[in-house]
Amino acid sequence: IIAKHGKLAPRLCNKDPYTALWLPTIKRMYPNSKFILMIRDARAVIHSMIERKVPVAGYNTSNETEMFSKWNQEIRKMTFQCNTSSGQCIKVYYERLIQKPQEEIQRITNFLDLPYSDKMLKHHELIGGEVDLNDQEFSASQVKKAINTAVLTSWFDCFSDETLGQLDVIAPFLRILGYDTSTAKPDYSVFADDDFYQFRNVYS
Ligand SMILES: Nc1ncnc2c1ncn2[C@@H]1O[C@H](COP(=O)(O)OS(=O)(=O)O)[C@@H](OP(=O)(O)O)[C@H]1O
Repeated sequence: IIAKHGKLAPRLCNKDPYTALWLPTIKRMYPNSKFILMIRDARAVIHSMIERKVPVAGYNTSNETEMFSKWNQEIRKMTFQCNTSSGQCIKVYYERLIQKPQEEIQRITNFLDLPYSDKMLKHHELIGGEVDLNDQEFSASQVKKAINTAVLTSWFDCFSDETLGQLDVIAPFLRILGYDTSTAKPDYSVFADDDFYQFRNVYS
């Protein structure tokens, strides 16, 4: 998969959530590999798959409840794989990344042992030059924009009260990961708090 993503390079990167299900195998093949598990509110993830018609294996977009339940199954396995890859995997919360981009990108570069550059905050200005985008990526049109918080709440008012009301049962990992499931309009500013990492539990 990685071979056909681009030219040979000192560091090979692969952006695909399902990579997280194969960590033991990839770690055996590439002992120096590092992993970033990107976590996002399942309500936004599922809204995104439905709205943008992104085909993701195993998700039936005509059944929301089934999608939440599938997300729960997958994220549970991914979190387990990340937690048992001591030193080789970090979790990055989308809601924090876009609200505190500098802090989070520095956290990522520290983890990767790479130098931080302010240019990383301005990737959109470098597209076509230092940054090469693959237009076949589903998200290429959004990645062209500056880091922004516009889509944080795009899922608001898109799910039925019935679906939202049963999330703790069908997708309990959402709450375990620190998302407020008690309201249809959660306040994401808590993800930008300075003490955010102090209150993450073993799963999150
Ligand atoms: N620059 C910038 N700032 C803020 N947010 C951004 C940015 N670039 C991408 N995005 C959002 O990331 C979502 C796409 O994620 P993925 O690339 O993992 O999805 S996919 O590969 O297209 O399935 C997608 O979320 P949704 O809009 O909810 O679908 C994008 O809006």
